[in-house]
Amino acid sequence: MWALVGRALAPWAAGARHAAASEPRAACRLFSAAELKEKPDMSRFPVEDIRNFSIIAHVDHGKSTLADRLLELTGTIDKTKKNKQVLDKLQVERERGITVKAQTASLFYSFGGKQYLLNLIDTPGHVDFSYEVSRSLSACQGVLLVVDANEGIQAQTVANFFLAFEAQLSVIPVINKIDLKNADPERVGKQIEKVFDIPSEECIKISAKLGTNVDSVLQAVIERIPPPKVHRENPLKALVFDSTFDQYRGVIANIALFDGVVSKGDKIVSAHTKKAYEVNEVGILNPNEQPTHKLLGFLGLLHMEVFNQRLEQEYNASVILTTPTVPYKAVLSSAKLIKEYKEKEITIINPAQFPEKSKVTEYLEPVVLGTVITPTEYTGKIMALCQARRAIQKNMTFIDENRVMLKYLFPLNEIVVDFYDSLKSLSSGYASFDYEDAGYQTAELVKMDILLNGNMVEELVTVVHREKAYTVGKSICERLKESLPRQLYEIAIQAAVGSKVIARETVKAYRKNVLAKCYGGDITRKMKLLKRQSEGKKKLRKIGNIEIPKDAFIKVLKTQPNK
Ligand SMILES: Nc1nc2c(ncn2[C@@H]2O[C@H](COP(=O)(O)OP(=O)(O)OP(=O)(O)O)[C@@H](O)[C@H]2O)c(=O)[nH]1
Repeated sequence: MWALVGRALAPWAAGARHAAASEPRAACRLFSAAELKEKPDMSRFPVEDIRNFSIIAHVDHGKSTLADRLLELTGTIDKTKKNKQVLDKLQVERERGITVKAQTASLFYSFGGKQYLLNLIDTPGHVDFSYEVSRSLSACQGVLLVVDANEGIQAQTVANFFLAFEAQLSVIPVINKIDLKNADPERVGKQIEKVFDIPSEECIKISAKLGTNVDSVLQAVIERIPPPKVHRENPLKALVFDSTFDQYRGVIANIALFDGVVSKGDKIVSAHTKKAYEVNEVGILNPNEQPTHKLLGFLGLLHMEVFNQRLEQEYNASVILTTPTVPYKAVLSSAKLIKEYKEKEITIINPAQFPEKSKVTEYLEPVVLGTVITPTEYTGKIMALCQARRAIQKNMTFIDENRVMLKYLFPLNEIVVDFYDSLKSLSSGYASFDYEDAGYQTAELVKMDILLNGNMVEELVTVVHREKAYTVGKSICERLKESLPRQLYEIAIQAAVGSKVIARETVKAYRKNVLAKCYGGDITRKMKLLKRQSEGKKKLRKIGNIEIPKDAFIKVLKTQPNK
């Protein structure tokens, strides 16, 4: 699939001046970095001197710090400016110190008397953003697999390695943070050999923070990763691996070119939508272009909060969040419904449309194969947590004398909200987690409504396993009670399955008089207080005559105890 809309910025260096199939172009001369930066005519850059690679790692193992060092070493950014995590461009990323969205940059590097173009994609490390990683990999021929010299292999190291391995990419293991007091690069090298079957001598040991041995990483990229296979003489074929919308400039697509060339003024067609577009501009990311803005449904609490924060910060939008849900399926028995949906098996994305039991032969829920890596001392507690989440143990492997890797089959709805947070808290932050799709299984599911004085709260409609309906319902009612400010009326909070109420809490009536402390006197102070109160009201959601602060929903979701 490829698509460029309006303005297209091609970050990869295989592009040239004419888009359609034209005469073969010879790769002829080398350019100085300054010359290339001024006017990069990529049609003349030899394909064999290009490397497309990504950095993958478990969260916090140092991808962004390594990316910064690579940008500095290649002169892409100025060392003296103390640039920190240049690829972490989004405000929310800098605030939270994590990478949320994959960013790209093109680096020019001289090695062995030749100039190379190294296209780097930074990737997020948090478990909630693994989809971003696979997207990035589709544009690469190789990866740097960064592993912390103290923490060693973690769940996402394993998951990311297999993504790269299945995509048949060259994997360069990099052991980072060798400057740490507790670093044990030898032990981590042995883990890499045991789990990934890569000889430990192939590991490059670095300190991204201090810059130690980082130049060996660039050399390994050139020597161990193959150049892309691009046939410039063929008709244009490119993969859009990321895109963004700029209100002044239109759509900016990040593309990996597989065949042909693309340049300003070309008419191009999306193979997916069959729509035609004109290319307004072509460029590379060296490193600054627009940060990217597209996100993939929530994959966890952090994902949800970050998304919310991005919409508010970048788009000034006000958002109402609903309970995260997973795509359930129902096999219909009702002839009327089958006629309506035109199929027997339907996927339910919105819990409000969950068909009732009498119209269904069976319900199916998505399951995932989860990997947990933990120091052995937490194994018992983690097994109990997994069992409480209806998980079935599949495997248990000791990756060295202190660490164990557990594999479980989980119902997706049991891990999507707060499993990761629970795992982190009961292992003092040491256990790591990742998961992959494993199809569907039959499940006893029910739809649960949350009512406020008899009115349904759409945001909190949820589908739960029958066994857990009471615990989940009770917990949501209790949390909602804590998050709702008292109001003029008494509020009955109820959880109901069908017409049956299974849990209830009550918020007592209360009237807040903001002027209570203003005895007579200062009218401007009174006005200020009333204004502040009315601004506060804008952040409220009204259900019936009850006003709910929007962040109450996030609080309810965040504090659900073990379901
Ligand atoms: N001591 C030491 N600390 C490092 C090194 N490399 C990175 N760090 C620190 O480790 C933390 C995480 O580094 P990042 O580069 O943000 O990690 P990341 O893998 O990009 O994390 P995400 O963006 O969340 O995926 C930061 O506090 C870095 O300063 C290193 O070589 N030595």
